[in-house]
Amino acid sequence: MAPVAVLVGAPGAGKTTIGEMVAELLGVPFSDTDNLIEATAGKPIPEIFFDDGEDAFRALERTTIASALADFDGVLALGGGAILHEGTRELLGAQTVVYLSVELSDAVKRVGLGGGRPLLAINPRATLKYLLDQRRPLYLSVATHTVVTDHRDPAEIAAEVAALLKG
Ligand SMILES: Nc1ncnc2c1ncn2[C@@H]1O[C@H](COP(=O)(O)OP(=O)(O)OP(=O)(O)O)[C@@H](O)[C@H]1O
Ligand SMILES: O=C(O)C1=C[C@@H](O)[C@@H](O)[C@H](O)C1
Ligand SMILES: [Mg+2]
Repeated sequence: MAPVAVLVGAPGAGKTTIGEMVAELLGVPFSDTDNLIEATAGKPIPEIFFDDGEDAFRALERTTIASALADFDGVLALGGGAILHEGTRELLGAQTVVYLSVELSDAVKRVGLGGGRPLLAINPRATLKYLLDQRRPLYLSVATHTVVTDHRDPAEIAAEVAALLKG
């Protein structure tokens, strides 16, 4: 078993929103590794960052993704920073990976004041600019498909992703 597709992209790209819609269009389950990590750790992501630090979070994220790639056959959304870990990028090598791209202006609007995202808790606009610049090449390096989300309605984006996966 392997996921029908793995969704990657920055915070606010719409991985969760679009992923749920794509799964419904394809009639398959949806899962989000942020939720799987919280279930495994027994605490919310901000608490994992606070108690254990980002490196520990990324290691837990990698093992969670490895299990999901082996066991789950629906649409799988990854956390926005999962691709920072080289081991996680390697795991994605054999997968269908859809990069939902978003640029700063739309990402800022969608993320607002950061809500529950520990890395965006302070100065979300500047932090998002840094994250986008740092991560863009990494998203592209794992992607088999790229779908632009700026100025587009979620239903339209989900339909494009579903068509790509069917085609
Ligand atoms: N194409 C879009 N147009 C307008 N709003 C959107 C679009 N996609 C997502 N949103 C909104 O942006 C917010 C963030 O979306 P979502 O949680 O799906 O992003 P994400 O990529 O899963 O982020 P994270 O990496 O933090 O989990 C939500 O409020 C969602 O409704
Ligand atoms: O962009 C990031 O580094 C993160 C995004 C979220 O999905 C969570 O995985 C966590 O808040 C870290
Ligand atoms: Mg999400």
